[in-house]
Amino acid sequence: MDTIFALASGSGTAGVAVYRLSGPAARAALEALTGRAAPPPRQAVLRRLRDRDGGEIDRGLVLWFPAPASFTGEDVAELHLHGGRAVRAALYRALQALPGCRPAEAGEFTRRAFENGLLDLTQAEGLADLVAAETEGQRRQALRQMGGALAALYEGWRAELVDCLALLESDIDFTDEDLPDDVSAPVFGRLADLAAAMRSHLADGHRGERLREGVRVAIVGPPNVGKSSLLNALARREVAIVTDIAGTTRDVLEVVLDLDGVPAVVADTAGLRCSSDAVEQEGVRRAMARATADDVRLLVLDSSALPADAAGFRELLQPPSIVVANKADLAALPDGYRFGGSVVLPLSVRSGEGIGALLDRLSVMMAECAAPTGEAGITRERHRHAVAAAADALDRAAGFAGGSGSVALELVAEDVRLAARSLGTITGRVDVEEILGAIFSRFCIGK
Ligand SMILES: Nc1nc2c(ncn2[C@@H]2O[C@H](COP(=O)(O)OP(=O)(O)OP(=O)(O)O)[C@@H](O)[C@H]2O)c(=O)[nH]1
Ligand SMILES: [K+]
Ligand SMILES: [Mg+2]
Repeated sequence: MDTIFALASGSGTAGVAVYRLSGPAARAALEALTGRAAPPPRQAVLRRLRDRDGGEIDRGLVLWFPAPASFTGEDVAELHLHGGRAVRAALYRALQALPGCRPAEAGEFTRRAFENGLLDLTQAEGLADLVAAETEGQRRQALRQMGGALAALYEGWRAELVDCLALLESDIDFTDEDLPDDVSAPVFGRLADLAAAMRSHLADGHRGERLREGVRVAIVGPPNVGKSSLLNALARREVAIVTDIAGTTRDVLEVVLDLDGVPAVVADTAGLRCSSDAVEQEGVRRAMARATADDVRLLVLDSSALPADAAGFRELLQPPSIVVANKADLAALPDGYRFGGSVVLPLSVRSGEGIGALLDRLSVMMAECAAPTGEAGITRERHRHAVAAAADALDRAAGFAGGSGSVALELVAEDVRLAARSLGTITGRVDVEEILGAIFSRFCIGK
């Protein structure tokens, strides 16, 4: 087993940079660098670090975490040196010259922690999410997952399935002796309860995934109504080009907003109209694609040029959607004005009127789409896929449960086994070698 090392803190110029070494040669490496015995476990001590030729690298705090009480479960050393590229380069040169030491690959520390049983795959993913979290909601969700909330849920279900399986198997052994039904019947009830729990866990409106990835909001509407102006106002910077020429925007432009802890990926799109310009046609095609695919539609109209009716706006009004009438500084909305059945918010990007009300409305919508529920929720397609596969297997098992004799019971047992296996792939309790690379390679180096 190699001993791996990496910068664990952010790269670039900083007061302090933290380096981590993990593996069987960590202690020897620490002692070679400092020229002294490793300090007592988990105590920071000041040491001078030198390379093989005695050249000083830097002076800093070093810590020693003997296995198994470390992040990876292996021998780990931590070096707190001065931040900066030259220090890092000198340290890496010295470490690479030591036997058995090499730079870590992305996610390798966490992978070793997983392989040593210190965390399961959902906790490892939670850790990656916490490092990447940009909003309060994301941070809380990641912390909960890292704390093992999802692992506990899935492992609990899996344990229940394994228990049912044991009962079914004992029943299979006795079927020929005509003992069965009394043992199997309660098992079928438990399996049905589990399948129902999985279905309700799946019917979460994709909240966790949305919170992790951002709720997608498409700003759409006719040309020249002020869509790009609105994007710039929301972003508080000049992201999009604004002119008085209809058809200015062609490409889809995105900004990420933090709306009460939920990230919103807000996209400005081309004004929708028939055009003979091939570039604009492509822009309109992309705008419609976003209007259809995104989580929320923000339809912008022009108060001074309201459409005669909402016919032709059906796709843009698909709920959840918000309708605003911009340029309120030019024309007031008729009393009680509604568009396609929707309440219309008056807005003026120019004067700022209505921006606050729009942000409030968006925040409410974000909370409906993605705010954390306080329960352990699915945060990745990987989880969703496996839970759905488990629920499908249990539904199949329920179909066989009506049959009689050992053959039917064997079919039930096989599906229960598949369901348990599927849940096991989420936490990594069953053999998942093929998915490990995909999961850990997305980590940053030093994690
Ligand atoms: N009076 C007034 N003019 C506005 C307001 N918002 C935007 N405008 C003007 O409306 C014109 C069009 O603005 P854009 O933001 O480019 O409109 P758009 O919907 O992105 O236009 P396309 O990308 O061409 O579809 C510009 O001249 C803006 O300055 C507003 O609240 N009041
Ligand atoms: K324009
Ligand atoms: Mg525009």
